[in-house]
Amino acid sequence: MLVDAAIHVQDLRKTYKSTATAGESNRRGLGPRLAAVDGLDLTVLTGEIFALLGPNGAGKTTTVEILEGFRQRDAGQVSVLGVDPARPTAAWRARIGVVLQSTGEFEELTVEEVVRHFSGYYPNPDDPNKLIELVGLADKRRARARTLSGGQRRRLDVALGVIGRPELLFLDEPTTGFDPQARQEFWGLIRGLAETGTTIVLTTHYLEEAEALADRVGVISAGRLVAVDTPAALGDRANRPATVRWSTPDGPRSAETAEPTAFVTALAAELGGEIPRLTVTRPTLEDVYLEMIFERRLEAPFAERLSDQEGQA
Ligand SMILES: Nc1ncnc2c1ncn2[C@@H]1O[C@H](COP(=O)(O)OP(=O)(O)OP(=O)(O)O)[C@@H](O)[C@H]1O
Repeated sequence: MLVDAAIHVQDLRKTYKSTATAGESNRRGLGPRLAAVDGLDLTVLTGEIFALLGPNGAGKTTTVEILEGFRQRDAGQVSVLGVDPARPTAAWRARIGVVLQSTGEFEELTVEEVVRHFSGYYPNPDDPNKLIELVGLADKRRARARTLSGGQRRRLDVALGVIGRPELLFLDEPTTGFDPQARQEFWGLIRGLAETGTTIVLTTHYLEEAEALADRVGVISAGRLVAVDTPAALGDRANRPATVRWSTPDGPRSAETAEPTAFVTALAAELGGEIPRLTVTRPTLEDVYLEMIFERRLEAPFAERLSDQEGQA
């Protein structure tokens, strides 16, 4: 196992009872099963921010819940902070932070009361007052949880996820529903946590969030990790042809080129100076991600994930 790996996963597998067929044997837990995680390999290094991307139903939540010790796997090797999460101990749990979607359990308590309450669960908690300030809720300290806005609520969720000073933090779609400014602020908060040495695993559907935050991104498709790289290099993005666009009196023009500098220099010489409305772009993270997912869908249709084993859900 890698010494500096916070998470190491090999050939992880998890199936569920398939709802695609509704026969009697399936109602009894027999019959076809859906391979939600289908031979997944993953390494997350200590101290990095790792973003898991993938379409709906790809297996991200199942994987993350197995890593968190909330779900049992069928097969494969898993080590999280050196421990098998299938056999979690209280000491191990205290080293891990999970930012869950709000439970709505503490609606009548104030922000300060909720954070203090959660600090009691950990052997070496952070200072609640300091943390409330860090997540930007200082002026909401005495507000009841039910009165917080969606973004403020998410900040409280993060405070609860990190009050035990976790070495490893799991964030599930942390900024869903945020306005652009709140999202930027929240990213600052996450970067700040990473700077203190916390390893962070986040799942997100926002490609710009992965680009802004992640040291590396992993793409899950049909229960497997199909690509892992830095956001800048994913899908050989940095070496893809650039698209040059400009305007002419006859309308917009564009060209794809592997040598945009030479192309633009030649074009400027041809036009005798300034190139009207010039832009030069490379494929975005979203472009290469969508291409990757589309190709995978063609290669591995959904039906192939049904297996015929028997067993319980
Ligand atoms: N408890 C369950 N019982 C049966 N099937 C399940 C269960 N949980 C998940 N699945 C199925 O397993 C597959 C993977 O689901 P999972 O929630 O892991 O995907 P995901 O990548 O997190 O999706 P999303 O982006 O929509 O959250 C899906 O087809 C889902 O319907």
